[in-house]
Amino acid sequence: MRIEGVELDFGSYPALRDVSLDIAGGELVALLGPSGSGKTTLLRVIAGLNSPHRGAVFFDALNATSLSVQERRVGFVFQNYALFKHMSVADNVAFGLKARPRASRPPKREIAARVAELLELVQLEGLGQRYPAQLSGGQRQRVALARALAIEPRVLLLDEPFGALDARVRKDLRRWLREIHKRTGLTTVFVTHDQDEAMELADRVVVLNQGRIEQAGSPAALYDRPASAFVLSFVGEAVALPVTVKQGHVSLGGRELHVDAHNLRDGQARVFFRPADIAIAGAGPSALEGRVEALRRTPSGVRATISIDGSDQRLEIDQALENAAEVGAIVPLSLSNARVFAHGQAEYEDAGEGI
Ligand SMILES: Nc1ncnc2c1ncn2[C@@H]1O[C@H](COP(=O)(O)OP(=O)(O)OP(=O)(O)O)[C@@H](O)[C@H]1O
Repeated sequence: MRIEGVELDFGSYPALRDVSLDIAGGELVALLGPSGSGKTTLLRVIAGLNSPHRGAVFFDALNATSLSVQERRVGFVFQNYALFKHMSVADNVAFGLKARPRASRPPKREIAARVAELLELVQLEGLGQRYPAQLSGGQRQRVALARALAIEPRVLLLDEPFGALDARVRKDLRRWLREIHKRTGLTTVFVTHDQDEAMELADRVVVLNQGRIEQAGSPAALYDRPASAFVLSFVGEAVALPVTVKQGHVSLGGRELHVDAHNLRDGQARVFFRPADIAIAGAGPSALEGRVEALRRTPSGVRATISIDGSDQRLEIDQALENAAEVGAIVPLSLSNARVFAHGQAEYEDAGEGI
């Protein structure tokens, strides 16, 4: 599947801006981003529920941009995708097949066999004669998935399918969805704002921000090589400290940090790192210093609150019990895997900024 230069405005509000994405056959892709970033809109464009103002959607060589939902043969499941209340589970699952025009409708026997097969796949065998009201939330979503699969869709689209369920059921369903994906081999795109869900499930994660793709990559690539300050701060906790860049040299409060900044212009920037990537250093040269402001015992050691010299940031760093520094001590700090991004680049607002 290929999405090419898709733009979509709601009135004057651009919900999708120049979105292009290739999805390989059989891939399991997550659309991840904060509320309002355009995830659902992009999914609806793929389904044919929204028409883009510019750009195109291809299924292999087929330009599907002007095809209807039915013609596209997509299966979708939404967060609260209401099942037909007055229909049994089996009839719900069979719906897409029974609704086909006579010429392409499978015979009754075949439909019944397919329904039984699907109920087994979603582990609801024997529950075909129940009604939706007699099922749990998780079971209902599994029926919705079986219904989406019944039409043998080209792609499966899931919009926060487990969003309304409690944490434990969600976890079980995630594992189960991965299993179903393995068994069916269907190209699957799912929307989530939960980064753990995206990282745990997907082969590839597409990070959206304000209608644009910030980065599309494997979970490892997003963690290890974030393309922007936004991605870094959205997929995991990050600390940001203001720095100055001059001729490729980065300094924090007058001390030089050994961080790559060759592609940055002179001026203000920010250095980002994960909380686990700063430590109290042993002997030897160190770029950063901090002052121990407070100490607190933890089950396995001591957690020190450190104010970083040259910034007004405070961080918590865990230390081993036997070599914990004292309150008031000035300690050298070592920093690894730090990345510098230009000031003013969008950053995820809720990101951790120290303590
Ligand atoms: N039918 C509509 N009319 C007007 N604006 C809309 C419509 N649907 C979505 N929008 C706007 O488009 C933007 C993208 O919405 P979308 O639902 O795609 O975001 P999302 O990333 O799925 O968010 P969430 O996680 O909250 O569901 C939002 O600012 C939203 O307010």
